[in-house]
Amino acid sequence: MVNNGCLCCTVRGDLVKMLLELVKKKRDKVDHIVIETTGLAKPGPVIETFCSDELVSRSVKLDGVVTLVDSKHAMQHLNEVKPRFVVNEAVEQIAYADRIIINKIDLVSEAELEILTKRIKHINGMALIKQAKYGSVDMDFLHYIDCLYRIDSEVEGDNSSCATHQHSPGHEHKGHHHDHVHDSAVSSVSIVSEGMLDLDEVDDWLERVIDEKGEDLYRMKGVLSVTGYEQRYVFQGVHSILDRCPGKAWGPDEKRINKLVFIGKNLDETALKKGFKGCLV
Ligand SMILES: Nc1nc2c(ncn2[C@@H]2O[C@H](COP(=O)(O)OP(=O)(O)OP(=O)(O)O)[C@@H](O)[C@H]2O)c(=O)[nH]1
Repeated sequence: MVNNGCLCCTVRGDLVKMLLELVKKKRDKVDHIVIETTGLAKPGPVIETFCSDELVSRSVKLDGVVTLVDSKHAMQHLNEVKPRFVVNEAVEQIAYADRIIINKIDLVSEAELEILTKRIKHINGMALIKQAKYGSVDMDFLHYIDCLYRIDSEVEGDNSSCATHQHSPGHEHKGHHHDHVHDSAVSSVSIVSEGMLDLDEVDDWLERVIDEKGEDLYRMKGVLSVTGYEQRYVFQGVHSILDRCPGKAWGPDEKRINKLVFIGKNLDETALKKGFKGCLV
């Protein structure tokens, strides 16, 4: 238990200490470490710990982020309107996830479940989703997620069903002004496209995206087909942290398809797609 069980940015130091202690004392006895946060935790700082702390990133690797959704009460929390600059934790926890378990499905109707699933996919078009009763899911769904180096097939080319409804903070609604942020501004943009990319252009573009949108960019991931490379080029990022490396080689008969997902606040889909196109050879 880390400081009253609350695991957020203020106790990140404790998390680092605990992880390093585990590694030191039980290195050969531990396969996985499961970190369960409280319902109000911010996932960003926890994820960043694995990328930004040098000692931690040398010893342990983040496999993935799993979010358990209470289908009976989730909508109510997702719809909560927060004061300006206060994030909606429920929205954030869905946005950062690699796997989402929609639990307690016995307590809602098919129609409610469908609406909730749609809402979740709108926020996060990257995560794999499973429905459950009493949290019962196959362990394979939760193990070896390998979130840094894999992008899952859920990424679809046409995300028109996720048409973004975005407002700027403190926006106007038909003549009245209100001082809050709709977290429907959190959404995902996915790009699935054939074509070879120029590596220098890709690197420049991603740096630019981070410079301009880093704070609002919760997660991004991509598997790219780059000219001159037999291997996939894989990138993943959390806010302004960006990790890039070569991935698995493309098969001889495999279609080299680029897949990218950006999840964040007030994303400009048109600009992201234009930026990507600018990297095509
Ligand atoms: N009907 C139904 N009840 C469930 C299901 N999953 C959990 N529960 C019940 O819901 C109650 C609260 O459990 P959870 O919502 O899982 O509690 P929690 O928020 O994870 O609890 P903490 O982690 O201790 O904070 C318990 O009585 C569970 O038995 C489900 O799929 N269906």
